[in-house]
Amino acid sequence: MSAWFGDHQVLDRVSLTMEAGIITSLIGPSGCGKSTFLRILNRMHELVPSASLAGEVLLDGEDIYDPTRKLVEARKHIGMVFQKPNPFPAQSIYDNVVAGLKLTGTRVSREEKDALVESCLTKAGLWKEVKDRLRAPGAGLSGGQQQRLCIARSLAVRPRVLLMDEPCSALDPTSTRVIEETMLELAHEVTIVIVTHNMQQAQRVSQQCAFFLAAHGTPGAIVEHGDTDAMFADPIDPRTFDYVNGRFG
Ligand SMILES: Nc1ncnc2c1ncn2[C@@H]1O[C@H](COP(=O)(O)OP(=O)(O)OP(=O)(O)O)[C@@H](O)[C@H]1O
Repeated sequence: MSAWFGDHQVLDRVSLTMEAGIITSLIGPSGCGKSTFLRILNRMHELVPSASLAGEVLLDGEDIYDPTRKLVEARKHIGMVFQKPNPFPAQSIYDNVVAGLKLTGTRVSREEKDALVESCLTKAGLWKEVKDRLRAPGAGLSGGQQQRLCIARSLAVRPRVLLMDEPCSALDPTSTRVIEETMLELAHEVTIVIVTHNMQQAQRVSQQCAFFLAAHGTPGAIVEHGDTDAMFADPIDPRTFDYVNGRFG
């Protein structure tokens, strides 16, 4: 993928395979294009009026940018969780979880909805805490609970991929730990790609890792990618070594 905002190129021929059933983390200093890359993966980049891109995003061999494919299809298969939890504040916890069904035109019975709400909240590690107040507004939850509600909302449309853009950066260490446990449990059924500035988090949760860098005045590119343990213990590129050891960024 290459990407631009107007005539400012922010990614240059970035190519990465994010394997099914595992967690891949994207690391690198601020401004190197990690979030842009993530947004390209579920067609959010094109929402910015000046944005353009070149390349392909293949999900099981099919390009999500194929003009014959609908935008809503890509979003359904590839969910996203953002830095700041963004539940619909006035909607109930229950309605937040099923909000995506309407958007994707999925019709389900009341019983199916109830079962879906329970299973998604359980997978997101929130069911026990909210099962007795499903009709209370989403805004009444703590930040960490709201983030897990957003994960449950993403799961309700049964995505194959879940993109997470610094999902714990607004959370305390306890909530962060709960989200990380949730991610590790979910990874068996949904492929997860996470952008994180937290090197310990990248090591704790991800099996694969990609290091992005935008050298002075040049667009972002991947310096090195591969097995997370190897990249932290014995990186090939000296710039990766410096970054993972906190020498810059
Ligand atoms: N909406 C936008 N309009 C114009 N330029 C943008 C826009 N969003 C991002 N950029 C630019 O694209 C480049 C990459 O930004 P991006 O947010 O992808 O980096 P990042 O690695 O995710 O940074 P951070 O770690 O700080 O979130 C930066 O130079 C940024 O200023």
